[in-house]
Amino acid sequence: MEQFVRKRLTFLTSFWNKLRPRSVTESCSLGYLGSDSVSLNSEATSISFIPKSSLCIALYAFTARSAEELSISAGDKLRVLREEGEYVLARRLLGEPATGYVPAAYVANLSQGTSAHRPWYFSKISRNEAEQLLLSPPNQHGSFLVRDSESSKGEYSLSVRNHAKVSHFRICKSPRGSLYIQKGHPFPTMEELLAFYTEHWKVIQSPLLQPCSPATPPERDGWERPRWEFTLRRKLGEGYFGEVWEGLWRNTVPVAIKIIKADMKAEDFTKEIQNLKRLRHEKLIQLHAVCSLEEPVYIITELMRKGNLHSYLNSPEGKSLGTSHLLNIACQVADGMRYLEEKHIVHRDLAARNILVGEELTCKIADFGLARLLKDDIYSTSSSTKIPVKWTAPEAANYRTYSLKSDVWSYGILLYEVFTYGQIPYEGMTNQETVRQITRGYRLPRPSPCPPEIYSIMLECWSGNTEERPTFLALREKLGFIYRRLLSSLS
Ligand SMILES: Nc1ncnc2c1ncn2[C@@H]1O[C@H](COP(=O)(O)OP(=O)(O)OP(=O)(O)O)[C@@H](O)[C@H]1O
Repeated sequence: MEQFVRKRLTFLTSFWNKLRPRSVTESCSLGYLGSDSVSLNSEATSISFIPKSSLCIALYAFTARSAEELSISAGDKLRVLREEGEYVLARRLLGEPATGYVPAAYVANLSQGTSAHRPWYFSKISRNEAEQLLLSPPNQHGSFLVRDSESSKGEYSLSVRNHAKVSHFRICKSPRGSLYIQKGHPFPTMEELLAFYTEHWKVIQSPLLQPCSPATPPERDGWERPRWEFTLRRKLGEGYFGEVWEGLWRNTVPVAIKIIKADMKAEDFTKEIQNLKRLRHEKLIQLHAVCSLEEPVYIITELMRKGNLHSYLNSPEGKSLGTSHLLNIACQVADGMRYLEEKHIVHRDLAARNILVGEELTCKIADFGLARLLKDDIYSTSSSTKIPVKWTAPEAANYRTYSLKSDVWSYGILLYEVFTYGQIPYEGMTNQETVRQITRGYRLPRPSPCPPEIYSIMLECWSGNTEERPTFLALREKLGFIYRRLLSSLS
């Protein structure tokens, strides 16, 4: 019988050890270890260099859901390498060596001891929460927990899953401190009470087979990385959300780090993060990682060494570009925008300042802070977000109705910026004046280095009738054709 209980009901080992101590080495083994466990004693000799505080024991089994996670069995000994929110990065100490993330609630520090011996004790959960937990996977028939009674302070309740329902039993405390479910049948400790009802489960018509597993936190976000992996080297610029720095990931990979200002509203910059997470195209700036568990939040993207297109066009290197280079830039941006068009995403802030330039004139679209998924081809907003009026289509500036066609208008202005090497559009005009003139039919004049063919594309983008504006797909094709023709005429 003792062997049976020791082997099958491992959660009661500490109780059995108290009742019938084993040999010295065995008595050092941890309460909640199965028969295949190794004593801490024998481990201490081989891994004594491991600081005790980072040694943990798995309280429950956990099955990895991604390559980043680590599958563990209850009783596994682990070394916790670091904590990351609801997860810990842990290395298994015995068996096949492996490292990965496991939910923090699934492990207990060995130096704290007690929770490792009482994995069935869930102190602060309500009756409803206990039911929900016991009825959800990985819990099954026979899972049980002991919780603090909601109605009688200082007393407990035993909740047991019996197939598809949960039964609750009040565990009362006598004035002398003993515990009982049935009057006249007291036990000095909870362990002894549980051992009795485990063996005589028919009395409560509910078998106690295994302690309840806690809820599994949502799958770890693969983008989240610890802050210490990043070092800041040089400030590159500053925007609405905060400073942007050139930095290094793990002292090797160059990255750009946007440090979100402390007074920023989370809902504003999380939109940018969400947009970056779901968008992937070679002409869109690529998100590498985020550090969002503590402030300041870091958004880490690929580093574009030549900064934003507006400044680049104004630099000596930018000023030396010829028409074919300018056309090449226009084609790259149209290609990135074609991808957003395909995904029904409106950028809302397309401008040269939001295009980043890398080596060999690589251009990528950035700044997805205002980007939105279009539900009915039009995104309407009443929010008073500062509008970049000179880049904004009249229907968006006047009525806040954004669509891919309003992005096409902005693209026309971006073409103007490119072919003027970064001139401010409508120079000398105020925002108000610009809107007034546009409404009356005024359009920017053709910049002198701009071929008439390109200027007529600009005018199409600025059509007052949104339907008459081209799509990004058409723009990419038209500009690509002109670019290829120009290249072949030069060769
Ligand atoms: N990935 C990057 N690589 C290189 N430089 C960058 C990168 N991201 C941003 N920068 C530089 O930092 C500047 C500030 O960027 P940020 O995106 O914060 O603001 P912005 O687009 O200029 O303005 P806002 O956030 O107000 O729209 C950019 O203009 C650019 O020069």
